[in-house]
Amino acid sequence: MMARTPIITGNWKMNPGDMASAVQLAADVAAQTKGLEGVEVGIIPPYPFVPPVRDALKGSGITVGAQNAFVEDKGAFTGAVSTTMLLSVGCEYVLCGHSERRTIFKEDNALINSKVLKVLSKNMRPILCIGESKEEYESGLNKEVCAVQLGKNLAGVTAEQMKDVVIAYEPVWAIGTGLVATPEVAQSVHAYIRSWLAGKYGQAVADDVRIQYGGSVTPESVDDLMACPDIDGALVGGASLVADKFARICRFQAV
Ligand SMILES: O=C(CO)COP(=O)(O)O
Repeated sequence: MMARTPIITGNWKMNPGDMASAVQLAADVAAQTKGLEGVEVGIIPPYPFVPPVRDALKGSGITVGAQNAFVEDKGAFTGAVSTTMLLSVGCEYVLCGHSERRTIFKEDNALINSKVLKVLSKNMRPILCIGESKEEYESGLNKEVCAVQLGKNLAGVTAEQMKDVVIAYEPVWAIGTGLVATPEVAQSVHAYIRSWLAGKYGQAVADDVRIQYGGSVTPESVDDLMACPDIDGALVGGASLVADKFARICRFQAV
């Protein structure tokens, strides 16, 4: 097994409110993570801010990604943005299946699967987000829900392609609520996800896939989460909008 390089990414969602603030935030994150080694750090801004954020990060080693993509390359698809366009402005990865896309924008598993395949076909990396709702969690269905999403969202993805896939386990009840999953709960689902991947792709492939945790990650919670053997990174929402919080998360101290 290769050592899995931790990956910390900030999903800015529909924030901050204007380009000047976005550029400032990116520059502050770059300054405050300077010299950090052994961790892949990424920022995922709203579409219009991708090029200026990319420029503000130049030389920092921090990569940029996109929050979504459409499955066609170009044409009459008002409001949509293609993977080709994202590639041309320097995006290295694309979030697929974020719970806000699933619930607010009604994206179903089949569409998310098409997006994963499309992103991979452009040699970009999908960060596939999965996770259960509060009701499903309370009914003890978290692993079953993840299994269904993995099966449907990874349909047609080969073992070879899995080296470019990052999975983000984001329990919906933990997103934006301050209710971070305990390290025990998160680790047990991450271990389950890896065993599911081993069942489909073999243990060697599963051992190399990075699995991020997302949902109310803060400087206070990150160290214990990152100390878990199957937690390989964090997908950070709210705390990624505050440069010193995000930088501290990137400088996690797993013991
Ligand atoms: O949805 C998330 C990241 O994609 C998590 O958001 P919060 O960190 O704000 O809970």
